[in-house]
Amino acid sequence: MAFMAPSSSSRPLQFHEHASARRAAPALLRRPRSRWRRNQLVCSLEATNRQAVQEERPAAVNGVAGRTDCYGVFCTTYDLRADEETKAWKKVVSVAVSGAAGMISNHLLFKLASGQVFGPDQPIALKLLGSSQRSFQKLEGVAMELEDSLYPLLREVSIGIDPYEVFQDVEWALLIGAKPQGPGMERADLLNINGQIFAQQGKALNAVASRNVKVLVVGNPCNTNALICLKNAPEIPSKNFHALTRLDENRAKCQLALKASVFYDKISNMTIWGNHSTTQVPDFVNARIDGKPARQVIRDTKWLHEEFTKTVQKRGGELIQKRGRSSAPSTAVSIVDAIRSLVNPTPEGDWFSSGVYTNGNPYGIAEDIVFSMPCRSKGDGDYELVTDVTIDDFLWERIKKSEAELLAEKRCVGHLIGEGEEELCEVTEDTMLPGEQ
Ligand SMILES: NC(=O)C1=CN([C@@H]2O[C@H](COP(=O)(O)OP(=O)(O)OC[C@H]3O[C@@H](n4cnc5c(N)ncnc54)[C@H](OP(=O)(O)O)[C@@H]3O)[C@@H](O)[C@H]2O)C=CC1
Ligand SMILES: O=C([O-])CC(=O)C(=O)O
Repeated sequence: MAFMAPSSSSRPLQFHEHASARRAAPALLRRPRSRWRRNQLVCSLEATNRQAVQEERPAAVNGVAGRTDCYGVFCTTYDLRADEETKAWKKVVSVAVSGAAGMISNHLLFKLASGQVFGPDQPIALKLLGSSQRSFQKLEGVAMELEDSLYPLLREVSIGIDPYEVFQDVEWALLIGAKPQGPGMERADLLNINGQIFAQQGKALNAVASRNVKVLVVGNPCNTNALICLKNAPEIPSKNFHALTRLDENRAKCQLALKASVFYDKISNMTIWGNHSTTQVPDFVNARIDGKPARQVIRDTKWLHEEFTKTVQKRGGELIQKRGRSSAPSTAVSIVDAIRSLVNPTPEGDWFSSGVYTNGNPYGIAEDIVFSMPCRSKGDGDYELVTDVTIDDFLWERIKKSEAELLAEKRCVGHLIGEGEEELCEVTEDTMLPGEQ
């Protein structure tokens, strides 16, 4: 049954606390909740709304149809007299966000709800995933802030800690939640702990998400987490999985703009190759400044080879040293950019970077890993790899190093992707997040 989008002044929002979240410390893997119950809730809202329209008065029903699982304004419906206006609106897009009580989400959720990401005529349902009973209260706080923001496009907010419930039918999954690398924690431990999260979430997406769900992995180490996720979701096209390297692209653009004394919007064709780590390769060979090859504008080859590359690779770490925590607002902005690049056509001649599955890549990069490469999109959520790029010896040597690093990470998580044992893990010293130094 379709959900009728109401007008901006009358929002029958739903706020579901997934029932499982109220029970004490539930097992994370649980049978998916039946769709019937959700449909029943939607139906009851629609029935109430129709009645309100007929009687030409605000319905303002609290605890719709005896529901006990809604919260504040999300339980309340108002009249739908401006129903006509909403006929032009699109079908609600359903977006899951994990780590929804974390710092990045703190910025991102409000951009999503405001229409900045999917557009001003695109209603949205947000499904917020936390990791434990403890974080559930924080998610309630997040939902309260969303509620107080009165976003006309925000149609539904659900919170829960079971990915099999939260991911039900989602069309986008923004996987941000991950454990930070604690003091004394080995890289292999981080890969294992976070890898387990992404294996479980991959399985859940496979079981209950839309068959064409687009997945953006942000939680680190994001390339390998994305690989784990896609390997655990065999029924979803591998091409639909991305690891976020857009923050690195934005950082690289900023550095070129500073050096060339131009505004950022003059920088185009910026590729980040490889891993979201200190082996990533920001590509000044193909980048353009005001339409010209970057090397024609910036003649300082030593700067390009040494300083530019190192600055971008280590930008995250420098920021952590100064701020005392990893980038959150700029990461949220880069997530917005990454999604917008997939739902809007790429400007003619330009491209964007994303960590994507390497099978069938035209560059000779090892298959079966997630590697940042240049992409173009028609705006349909899909992308194609760009073929007209030059890879010189400088780039290739570094691309191979990042590739070797990702292959080593992959060996560490063999047990999570059905390919071997954990003991094979031998990560190199180079394997560091941008935030580690
Ligand atoms: N790719 C990139 O460019 C960047 C990636 N990152 C990475 O993004 C991740 C998040 O960063 P940030 O928001 O600052 O971190 P925070 O520590 O602020 O938030 C992380 C959130 O994840 C939650 N979480 C942990 N495990 C799970 C799980 N299994 N399912 C759902 N939620 C979970 C935590 O909640 P709880 O209280 O429940 O544990 C917490 O709210 C980190 O891995 C970071 O390294 C950061 C910057 C850039
Ligand atoms: O290491 C981190 O969590 C931060 C990070 O990825 C970045 O700033 O690029």
